[in-house]
Amino acid sequence: MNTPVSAWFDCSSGVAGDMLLGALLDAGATLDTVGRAVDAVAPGSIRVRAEQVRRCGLSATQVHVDADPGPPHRTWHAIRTMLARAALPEAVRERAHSVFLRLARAEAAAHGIAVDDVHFHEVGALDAIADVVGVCAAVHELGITDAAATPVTLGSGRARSDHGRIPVPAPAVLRLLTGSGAPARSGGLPYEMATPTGVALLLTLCGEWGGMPELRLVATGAGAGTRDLEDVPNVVRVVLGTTPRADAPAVAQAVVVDANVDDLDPRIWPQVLTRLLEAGASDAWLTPILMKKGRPAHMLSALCPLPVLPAVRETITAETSTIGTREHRVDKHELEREFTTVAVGEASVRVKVARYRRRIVNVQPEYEDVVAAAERLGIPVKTALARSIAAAEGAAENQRCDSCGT
Ligand SMILES: O=C([S-])c1cc(C(=O)S)c[n+]([C@@H]2O[C@H](COP(=O)(O)O)[C@@H](O)[C@H]2O)c1
Ligand code: NI
Repeated sequence: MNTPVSAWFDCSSGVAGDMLLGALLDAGATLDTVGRAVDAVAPGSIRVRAEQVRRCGLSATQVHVDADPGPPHRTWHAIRTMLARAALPEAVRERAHSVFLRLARAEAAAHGIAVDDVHFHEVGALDAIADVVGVCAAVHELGITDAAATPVTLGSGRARSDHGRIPVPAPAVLRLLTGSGAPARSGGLPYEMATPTGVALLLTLCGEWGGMPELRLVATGAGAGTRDLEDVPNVVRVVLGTTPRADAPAVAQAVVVDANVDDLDPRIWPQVLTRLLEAGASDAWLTPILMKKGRPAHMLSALCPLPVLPAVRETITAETSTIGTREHRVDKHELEREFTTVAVGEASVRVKVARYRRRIVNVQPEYEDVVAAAERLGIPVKTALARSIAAAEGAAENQRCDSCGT
């Protein structure tokens, strides 16, 4: 595993999805990686370009997205499906999913509808998919494991949208920020400085808010917004660096969030675990415990990367009856892993391949794909599983590792 990299975003001039993507490209992420990830989600429909521009005399990268005309609306379900089907590194898929889930929840709250009834308009268009997936791919490529940001400048006035000339801060932006712990301010300028997509990305990536933390700088970049304002450079800046601690061990920092619960209807637990995974937790589980007064209860635990900690806290608070959590930082030793797909008869099965020191040590077909293959082929699940493992082991030996090239 490479040295973990910390990022700090300067959003004192606002934030938008394309500005974040521009900043990460300016700091060293490649258009090739971004383009491939975006193409995996919406094949053949989006092209991402980068242009070097000036904002108030400062050099910055502006991102342009050329997208084929798509359907005017995309449901949250449609976007979820596009992400689920895409051949993406798992971390990129999970993070992009969390961003869109946040947007869906904010839209649902702003319009007073159920999350599953949300139809994205501007934010579901292909350029927003490019921004979200592009940023998540760039973060992955740069090896960013944790991020912080300044308070977000929101702007004021009115902005054009499918709902007419909506007030700034946009309703979805206010919903996104509510309860997130992220500080925000108007900043006084009469423009929309922070868009829903930009804020959703920032909240998903960042676990800390404030001035630049102590870092050994390795790169910096600036991403341009569309307008060139008179007094303020309309850019998001990113600073990448390592911390003294991160330089030493080849491990990732993560947090385990625990809560003891004795009064939740037990039928709800499976949904709680699902929601935590959707929020970006890498794992979520229950341990049966005996609590005070001899009450049978459960300890809920969620393991999560630092950037998704606020979303995980929020999910535990919203979905369970707990009135508090315990959190402890842990070192996470993670094997390199990637997905490949094997054919089992007419069906396709995704397979997770894990390596230790570049040697394949585990090959595991995705169980849901195995069940789907069994149904499609009309064979027992145990037979589909055996055939998937055999196909996967055969393929694994010939497979190239995407991340290390061996
Ligand atoms: O598309 C919808 S439903 C939409 C909702 C809202 C709400 O606040 S509700 C706001 N907007 C505006 O559309 C653009 C999209 O910006 P992104 O960068 O997030 O794609 C922006 O001006 C929003 O304020 C759209
Ligand atoms: Ni809306």
